[in-house]
Order: sequence, then structure tokens, then C-alpha cells
Amino acid sequence: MENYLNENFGVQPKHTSDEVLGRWRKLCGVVKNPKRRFRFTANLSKRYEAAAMRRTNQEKLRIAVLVSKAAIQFLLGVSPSDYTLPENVKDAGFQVCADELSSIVEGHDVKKLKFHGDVDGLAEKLSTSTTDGLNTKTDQFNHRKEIYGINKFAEAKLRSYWIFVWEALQDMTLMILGVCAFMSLIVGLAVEGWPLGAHDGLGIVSSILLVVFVTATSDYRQSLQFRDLDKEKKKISIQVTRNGFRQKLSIYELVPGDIVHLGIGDQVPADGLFVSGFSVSIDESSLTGESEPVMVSSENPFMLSGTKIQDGSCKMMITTVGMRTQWGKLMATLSEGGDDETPLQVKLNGVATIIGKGGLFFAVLTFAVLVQGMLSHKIQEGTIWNWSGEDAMGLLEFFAIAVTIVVVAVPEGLPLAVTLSLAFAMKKMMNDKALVRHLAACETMGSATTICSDKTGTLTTNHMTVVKSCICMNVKDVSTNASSLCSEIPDSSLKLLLQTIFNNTGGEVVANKDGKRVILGSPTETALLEFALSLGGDFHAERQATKTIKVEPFNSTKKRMGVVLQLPEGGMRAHTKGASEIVLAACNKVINSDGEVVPLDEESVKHLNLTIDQFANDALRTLCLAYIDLENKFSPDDSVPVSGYTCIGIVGIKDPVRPGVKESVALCRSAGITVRMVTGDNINTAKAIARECGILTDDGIAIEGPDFREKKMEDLLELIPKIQVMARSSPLDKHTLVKHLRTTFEEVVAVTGDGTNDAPALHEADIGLAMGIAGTEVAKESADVIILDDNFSTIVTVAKWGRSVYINIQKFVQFQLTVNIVALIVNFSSACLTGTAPLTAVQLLWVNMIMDTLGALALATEPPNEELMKRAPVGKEREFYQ
Ligand SMILES: Nc1ncnc2c1ncn2[C@@H]1O[C@H](COP(=O)(O)OP(=O)(O)OP(=O)(O)O)[C@@H](O)[C@H]1O
Ligand SMILES: [Ca+2]
Repeated sequence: MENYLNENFGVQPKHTSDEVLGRWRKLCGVVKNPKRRFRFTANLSKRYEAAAMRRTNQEKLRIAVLVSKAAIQFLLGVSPSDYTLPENVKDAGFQVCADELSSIVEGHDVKKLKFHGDVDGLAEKLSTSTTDGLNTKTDQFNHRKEIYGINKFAEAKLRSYWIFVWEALQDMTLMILGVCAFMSLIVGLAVEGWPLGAHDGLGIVSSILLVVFVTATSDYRQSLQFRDLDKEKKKISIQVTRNGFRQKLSIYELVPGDIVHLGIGDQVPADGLFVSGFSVSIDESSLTGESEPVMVSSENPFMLSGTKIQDGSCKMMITTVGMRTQWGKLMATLSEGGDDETPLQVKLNGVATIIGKGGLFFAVLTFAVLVQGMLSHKIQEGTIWNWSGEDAMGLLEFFAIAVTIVVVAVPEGLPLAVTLSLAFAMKKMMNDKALVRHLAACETMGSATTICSDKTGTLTTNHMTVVKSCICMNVKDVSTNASSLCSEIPDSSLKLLLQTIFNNTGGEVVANKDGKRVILGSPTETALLEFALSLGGDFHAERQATKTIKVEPFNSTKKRMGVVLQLPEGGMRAHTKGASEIVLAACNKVINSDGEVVPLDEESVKHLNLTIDQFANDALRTLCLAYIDLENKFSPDDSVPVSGYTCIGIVGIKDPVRPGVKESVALCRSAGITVRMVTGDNINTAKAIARECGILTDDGIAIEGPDFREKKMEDLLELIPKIQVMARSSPLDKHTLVKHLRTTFEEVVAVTGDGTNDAPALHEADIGLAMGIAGTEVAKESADVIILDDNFSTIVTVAKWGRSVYINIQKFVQFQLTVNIVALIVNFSSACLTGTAPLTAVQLLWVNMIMDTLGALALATEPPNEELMKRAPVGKEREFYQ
């Protein structure tokens, strides 16, 4: 049976093709109650609709781009289109209406944009400011929402309790039983009179009603749980400037005119226009299916909702929100598409189908045997041609028993118990800070054999501080008294240091509503800015002194970032910072202790490398800072130089290990789950941290990404099982490792990630876990589970719940099948032997209800216990029916 099931009722936990999803549905054949059976499965037709919408979007966009290109060419010759402003918009104090805005951005309409005075003109017409954002303290703010709408998408309506009752009633067998009960009532009343003759009929009717209401209540509660989780899934917040201050807002609160700050990995929250920024490329595939990235700049300022920032960072002005955008329409359709069904759900559908067919066969057989018994009895009595009302009642009763056997024998509750169990686990995991995006992940996580964890933020706290530095070749502990460094290095070098930190950064120092200083940006950036501030630097003065000509933001592939500045005294200068070995290799000069620029000789290289190793062995993250003077040879279209730099110095950043990680790693080990660290950081830093967490043992291997890439297949076979730490890995290395573990070594792999570049590995993994706090939107979207507190211990909790789901379902299946088969055999054999059924229809219905709903509730929702983590994982080739 296992084979048959695997072949026909097997789906993958992830990325199952629509064809396979369709196949098992067909094989289910006649289902007692399709509405219930397929409730928590994917709605394939809605998905086709969404795919068609994407194609139209792509086509529309292609045409819009062509038209706008043509328009640019003829721009001078064309007179500006006229535009009449609706009265209500004018009364509210705006000078452009929602439809016009939407046609500009969606249609990529350069002509109209020019007519309205470009982004600045539109900002004025929308009464907002591109620097200070909206003023929310005016009445106009409320009118704004009325006129332009809010950034919410239409959602599937909440279904009322009565709809669930109605759907539970549509059970084919229950309906037949209802008819039987009705007939039995009529015949009974005719023959035996009131109230005796109504007993049987009313008994069945009330049992049916009870079954229906219990089923509906359980279904309804489940749907509420799913709705809560769904809401949680859609929570996205974003950096917005309002009233002159930066703040974090939910994307649902955005209105046209808002100024939004976007960085790599963010999702564009609504349609809008690019205000300022550098090297922004956008991935529009979620909206149009087109994977070619699009460059966005002031020449092509159109940004569409739902697309993702692939590189760079920028400020945008929102123009169109919610259901007015194409994304809004797509989301409304997609939200009805439902979640993919999970492997266990489908498998148990298979079991239900097979047993159902068996049940039907036995029901017919039982009916035949009972009728035959009655007939032969009548023949013996010689009354075969003489039928009384009582005989008809008897026949009806036999029929009811046969139908009830079908009710009991078809384990309609099996697939639903899986959903119930998964929903329960999801809800509980939510309380434990893990948000499950795909139901299947709950199941798969229970069989995980390997976790590939990243270091920063997952194993460590992500609270970074600069504790050591080596500026001008002078190694110093700066954890307590950083400002004493100022007197130890030459003034010119200090100036340079502040210039490089404050300008070459993805972070920002801003004032919040209370006027307090806040540092924004990634923890690494924050640590550096904090360091520079403690040296007495002034962020804003430093930023105003120079003009930024080009920014190449940090990404994990290059592991460095760079800027080019126009200096106040004339000339240009490029700054770079990044992974210390990589940036140091790009240097050929260094600033010595006297503040002079000298060639980087062998001895200095040795000194610097030694310093890097020392810092790294103390578990510090090291960054090298460098600059190069360019005179005026640089144009904004060039890329920032890659070599010839002068090294300013090296900083060591401390990021302590999270409390509890060591215990969690040990727990994983006892549960047979191997933990590996895959990080972008320096190998010595990685090793030091891995040792501290108990991941790296004496017989384990630590390897660097570039080495790993070079290895031949046969070496890999030997190497991979032993790899405990992979450092300086590129996103591709992570992906390769995961792929090998999954395919060659048949492991069930969980992967954690936060960055945009982790998306491929998260996608490839059996279970992708994204970080909720540090994670980018892109990473979250590729993941199956979001770890809301970024904590490694939470991952272990997820594994525990996964195991408990698996075992609970197993228990329930055993229970159901036992009761099922016993009820079948008892009724059938006694029908054969005695000619009567020992369990009446009413009794059978009770058995069924206890089995289907109450049994599932009791067995499928048992919380996990500690014992679960002492067993080995089930792994890939698991046998479900033992
Ligand atoms: N904002 C930044 N600017 C320049 N260099 C950086 C920046 N952030 C990190 N780096 C350097 O890049 C290296 C690797 O970063 P990467 O993003 O690949 O790893 P990570 O995500 O920080 O680590 P993990 O993979 O463990 O989470 C760091 O060790 C650091 O030296
Ligand atoms: Ca990372």
C-alpha cells in the first residue's frame, strides 16, 4: 500500500507542480464531502488566474516602457496634455487626483510626469515634502485617506459559522441518511403511530444534527486560527519619514505622499516614484514574472508595488496605494489561492480513499447479506409476497445501517486531522516566536537531520560594538575609553577616519521624535557609527562637508562597500570598507603611526595580518577601512575603484554569543540533528564563535568558501559530512552545500538566513528559516518559517513541534484505523452470522463523531514533551504506518 500511496498520493513538501497537485484530487474520486475535504488545499483555478494576471502585467509593462521611450524622443514636439482636477480633490487642497497618479506610474508615463513638474512638482501637488515627508498633524491627512485610499488589499471575506454548518451538511452520506430518517419517520408513524414509530427516525436526525454542529464548530475554530496566522504573515513594516522624523510604520498605514526609505531586500510597499538613491536595481518578477532586473534612477523613476530591491538603496515617494495598484489586484486573487497541501495531508487522503472504497464494498455486502437473511426468513414463513409496513421499516433500517457503515468506514476525518494538528502546532509555535508560512514546514521540520545556521544574529546577539582597533598601525583596546585614541593618532588621520566612517556607510544618525539621537542601519554599521561618534565626530557636519557622487552599497557577494566623494578642497576621493582580508588585499599603501602615507611593505602586511588574526581569534568581526584619492578622473557612471587603496586601519567588532545557544546546540546533538555554521565572516572569527557554541568539535572541519568552491566531487563526498564551519561563504556556496546535503547525502536540511542573497539556499532547503528581525523581505518570502526573535533556540523549538505533529498524526491514524476496521468487521460479520447488525445507525454515528472530531481534537493536539528530542530524527525514508 505504501508504494501505491507514494506513487499516487505523494507530493513534495515544497515546490510541487500543479500537475501533481491536480493528480491526487482526481484520484480521490467520489468524495463524501468535497467542500470539507479540499478546504485547506490549494485553489488551483485561482492560481491560474493569478498567473494570467502576471502575464498581462508583463505585457502591459512592456508596452508602457516602449511608449514612454517613444514619448521621450518626441517630448519636445508634443504639447502638454491638459488635465482637469476633480472638485473634491481641489477642495481638500491637492492638485492631482488618484487616477492621474496611477496612470503616470503604472503607465511609466514620462510625458505626464514632466507635465506635472517631475517628482518635485508632484510632491508639491500632493502637499508633501521629499525631505520632511507628510505632516500628519493636519486635517488634510484624513482627507488624504478619503481621496487616495489606504494601502490595504481586499481580503477573502470571513466566513460565518453558518457557512461551515451548511458545508458540513453537504456530506453525501449524511444526506442519504437524512432521507432514510425521513422515510423511516413516515413509515414508522404510519405503522406504529406517535410516539413509538418516530423513535428511530428522530434518533437518526438528531445524531446527524449533532455530527453537523460538532464538525462545523471544529472547522470554524480552525478557520479562525488560520486567519490569525494569515494576518501575522502579512505584517511588514518599513522606514518612513513623517513630520521630519524617521519612523517604522506598517505598510498598511502608508498613504500617497509618504516618503519611504528602501534598502536591499525590501519590498516596494506601494506604487511610487524614485526620489533619490544610488545603484538601485529592482526585481519585478513577483509582479510580472520577468526575472531581468530593472535599473531605477531619476531617468526611470517608476517603482511598482510588490517588486523587490535587488541592490542599492533609495528614497521613494508613494503615489498610489492598495487596490488601485496592480499588486493589490494580484494579491487579492492570490490570497484565495490557498496554501499547498502537505505530503501527509495528501497521503492520508490516499488512505481515506482506499479505505473508503473498501468500506463501500463492505457496506453493499452487509446490506446484501441482511436483505438476503430477511428474504429467506420470509420464504420460510411463506410470506414472500406479503409485505407489511414492518418489513419496509426493516429494509429501511438495513439500508440505513449500510449507509452508516460507509459513514464510519470512510475516514473522512483523517486528512482533516492533519490540518487540525498542523493548525494547532502553528498557533503554538507562534507563541514560541516562530511564524509558519507554509503548513508543510511543520511536518518536515520534525524529520530534519541537519541545520545549517548562519552566525551573525542567529547564534550571536547582533548587538555589535567596536572593542579593538588598529589605526595607523597602532593596536588599541577601545572598549572602555575610545576617546583616548584621539590623542594617540595624528589629527590628519583622525579626520580621515571620521570622514570614511560617516560617509562610507549604509547607516544614518538621525534625531527621533523626542529629539534623541538614534543610529539606524545594520548592526555592523551601527557599531562603526557609534565608534566614530565616541571619538567626537559630528555626523551631519561630516556629511555636509562633502558631496556624495557614487555609492556602491554592501552586499554579501562582494563583502565590501564603497563611495566616491567630492571633497570641499577639490578633487575626489573613494572610500572602501569591508571584510578585512579582502580590503587589505586591495591596498598598496598604509598610513603609519606618524600619519604619513607609506608603501605597504612586507613587514606592515605581516603586522596587519597578525592583527586581523588576533582580533578574529578573540571572536571579533574585523573590518578594514581604506581610501584612495582620485583627483577628478571619476564620472558617476564608472564603478568605484577596486584596488590601489591606502589602508587607514582595522577595527574589531564584538558580537557576543546569545545565551542559551550552547544548550540548544547540545539538545540538537542529542536529538540526532547536526548543526553546521555557514557564515560570511572571517574563518577565525567563525571558528572562535563555533567553538563557543559547541558547534565545532575536535574532529570537525572548518573551511573557507573559496576553498570549498575549488574542491572536486570526490573530495566533497568525503569532506561534506565533516564540515562544521564554512566561513567567508558566498550565497552560492551556501546553496551548493545545501544541495549536496539534500541530494547526495539524503539529509533533511533546515537552513537559516537573513540576507537577500540567502534566498536561493532558503528556497533549496527542505525547510527555510528566515530571521524576523534582521531578515529582509526577500529572505522571508523564500522561507517556510520565520523566526520572530532571530534566536537559535527557537529553531530547536520548531523542530520539537515538528516531531510532535508527526507523532500525533501517527497516533491518530492508528486510532482511526483500529476503530474503523473493528466497526466494519463487527457489523459485517454479525450481519452474516445473525442477520442483524449489533450497532444501529444511531450508534454508528456516535462512534463516527467521537472518532472524527473529538478523537482528532484529543490526539492531534498534544503538546510535545522533552522525550521527543532524545530520539533520532525520522529522516527521509520514513515509514508512516508501523
Ligand atoms: N555594512 C558593511 N560594510 C562593509 N563590510 C561589511 C558590512 N557588513 C559586513 N561586512 C563585512 O562582510 C563580511 C561578511 O558579511 P556577510 O553579510 O556575508 O555575512 P553576515 O551575514 O554578516 O554573517 P552571517 O552569514 O553569519 O549572518 C563581514 O565579516 C564583514 O567583514
Ligand atoms: Ca547572513
